[in-house]
Amino acid sequence: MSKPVFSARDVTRTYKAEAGDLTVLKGVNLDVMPGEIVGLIGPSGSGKSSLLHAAGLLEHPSSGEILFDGEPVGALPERARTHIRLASIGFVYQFHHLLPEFDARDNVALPLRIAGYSQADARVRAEELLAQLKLADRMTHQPAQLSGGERQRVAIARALANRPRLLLADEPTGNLDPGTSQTVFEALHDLVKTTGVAALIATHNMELAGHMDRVFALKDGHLEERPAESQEY
Ligand SMILES: Nc1ncnc2c1ncn2[C@@H]1O[C@H](COP(=O)(O)OP(=O)(O)OP(=O)(O)O)[C@@H](O)[C@H]1O
Repeated sequence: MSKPVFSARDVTRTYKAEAGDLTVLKGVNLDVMPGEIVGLIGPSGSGKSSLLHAAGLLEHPSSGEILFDGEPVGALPERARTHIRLASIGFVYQFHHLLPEFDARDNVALPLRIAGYSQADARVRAEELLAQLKLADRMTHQPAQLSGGERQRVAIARALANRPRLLLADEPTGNLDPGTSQTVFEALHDLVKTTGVAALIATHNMELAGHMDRVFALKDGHLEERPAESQEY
């Protein structure tokens, strides 16, 4: 049996504020398995991004533990956490954050160049991924020459370029119309299933959530599993 790529164990997150402390995560437990797409839903302000930031090792939970590949990472030196983040975690956001002066291929190749690939090898890998995302004829287009859905697929290719073990996405289709959202999600779904990356995706899009393997709602700081076809927060 494979083990979870990502686990949260009794994770809490409290923000200190002048108006009083705000606890948004209150004992969250979650495992995401290789090749699994887990949806995270909940109203605005319910703590979805807070959980993704903890999962991405961008922030420490206030208490509890994050495990990566079964190993607790909370006490690791910052350098080791950064290494895991760069080598093993891919991020996709609502806005694509592609570099405007680079074409699609070089945007995807960039993390590979940073990881030490030669330009030729990085481009080959970028072309392979872009082809998988049905963007073979858009390799040399700059972001401004791409549609919103195409840009978001380039952002997904970039997030997966390093072959991460965990993909974290915060409203990856939040900026797109329903038809384009569906296309982008299908591309992401196919890549998760072919690469075996574990995916945790925060979304307000209940239609997309219905296509994920498991869906959890954040409610009053707690995770509640929802039937995937449920249309309710
Ligand atoms: N750095 C911070 N300091 C204080 N409060 C914060 C901080 N970050 C987030 N919060 C608060 O924590 C709550 C949860 O925020 P979070 O961004 O995790 O919610 P979310 O579910 O992702 O919302 P959305 O769907 O709008 O993106 C919000 O009320 C927010 O205002």
